[in-house]
Amino acid sequence: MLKIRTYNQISDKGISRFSTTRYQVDATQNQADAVLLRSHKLSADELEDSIKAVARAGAGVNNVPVAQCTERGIVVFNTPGANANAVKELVLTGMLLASRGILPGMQFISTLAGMQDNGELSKLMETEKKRFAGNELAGRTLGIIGLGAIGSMVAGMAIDLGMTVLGYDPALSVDAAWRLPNQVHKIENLSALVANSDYVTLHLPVLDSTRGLVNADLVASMKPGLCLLNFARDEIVDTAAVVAGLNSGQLRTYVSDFPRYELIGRDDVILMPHIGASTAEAEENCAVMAAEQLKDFLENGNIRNSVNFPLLSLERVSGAESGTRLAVTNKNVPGMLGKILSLLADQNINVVDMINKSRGEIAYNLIDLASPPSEAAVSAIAATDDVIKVTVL
Ligand SMILES: NC(=O)C1=CN([C@@H]2O[C@H](COP(=O)(O)OP(=O)(O)OC[C@H]3O[C@@H](n4cnc5c(N)ncnc54)[C@H](O)[C@@H]3O)[C@@H](O)[C@H]2O)C=CC1
Ligand SMILES: O=C(O)CCC(=O)C(=O)O
Repeated sequence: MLKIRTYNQISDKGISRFSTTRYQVDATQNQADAVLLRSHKLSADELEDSIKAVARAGAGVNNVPVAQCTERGIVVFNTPGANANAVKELVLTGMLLASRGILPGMQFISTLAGMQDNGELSKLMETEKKRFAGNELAGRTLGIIGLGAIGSMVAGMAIDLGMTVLGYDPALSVDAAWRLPNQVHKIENLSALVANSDYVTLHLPVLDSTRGLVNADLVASMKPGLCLLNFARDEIVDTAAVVAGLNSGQLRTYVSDFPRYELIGRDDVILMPHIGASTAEAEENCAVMAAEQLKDFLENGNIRNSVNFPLLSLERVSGAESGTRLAVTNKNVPGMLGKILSLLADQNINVVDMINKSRGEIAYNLIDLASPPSEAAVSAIAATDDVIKVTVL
């Protein structure tokens, strides 16, 4: 039996991908083969030696100790794009709430509970509605910081709404560039993007290089009266700089999925309880994608959408030769493959297929063998200097 320990509420659509004859999946599993989670802040102490993979049903992996996982040969997966549409729709909601008198108008109406004359009520609406007028999004400029799965969808939506879109992403992948609508104006300089935008939305990961990206200097460069939307992560924004920007009028509104106590109760701040990905559809998409990736890894050693291991896949040989597969993780240093193969040759074990790829300091190999390796052969490989993990599949 393969064991998967879950944290958080993971959609049943994902959990049901694991057959009950082969997997035990729930929050109580100890000595598990893998961990499946959403936003639980995982500490390295929670990763027993049996763990081979951590799957994040979501995009951000800042709640996973990725560096320690890499050192220990634990593959970390995420589910890029699976919740992007949910976030995109909430960005639109945020822009509309920040631009029209929806929230104060609703609050005003709730003070009228008890009025019993609809004629009076209608008259009151017509005299008071001027207090809740706003502006349209069409014709305004949206600056997008981070043009990946979410940023590109937000860009397409804003273009459809008649907005001009400026985009900034110094790390844009080739795939992401292909997905981007060609009307997006690529801006190389962050200050220029914020100086020319009416709305700026953040869609980048929190990394050492992006922590505090929105700081006092960037707020000072913003077009006065700008609306900032943060559906990325709180650490990317310096809260004190935002408060100062709101107080000075440099910022008109701050919309955030990450409440901070300094921001609660302000009329110029709209806070949501980290619900960017909280739709039934996104939760299902993420859970299914995470489950499929985890299964393919635990059963075949294949890796899709990892943030610390290379993308790698090897078809299983069918029929009598289906044999045994070894998954070997080692430090990315010269001569490792030769050492592993010669240990197998010493045991008279024939290799029928193999693949090897590296990423940063890690190399990962799938080696299909014509006959099962002895325990001694597996132990000899595991004991080789710079080998990190060996799994027989
Ligand atoms: N509020 C919520 O519930 C959710 C929040 N998120 C957050 O949104 C982030 C983005 O998600 P996706 O678009 O799915 O990820 P993604 O990986 O598809 O896109 C991120 C983009 O940010 C870019 N980037 C990296 N460093 C940058 C920098 N210094 N300046 C500008 N761009 C930079 C990357 O090149 C990439 O194109 C996630 O990392 C997560 O923190 C994601 C999903 C739900
Ligand atoms: O699982 C969630 O609701 C968190 C979504 C999120 O922040 C992410 O995918 O990065």
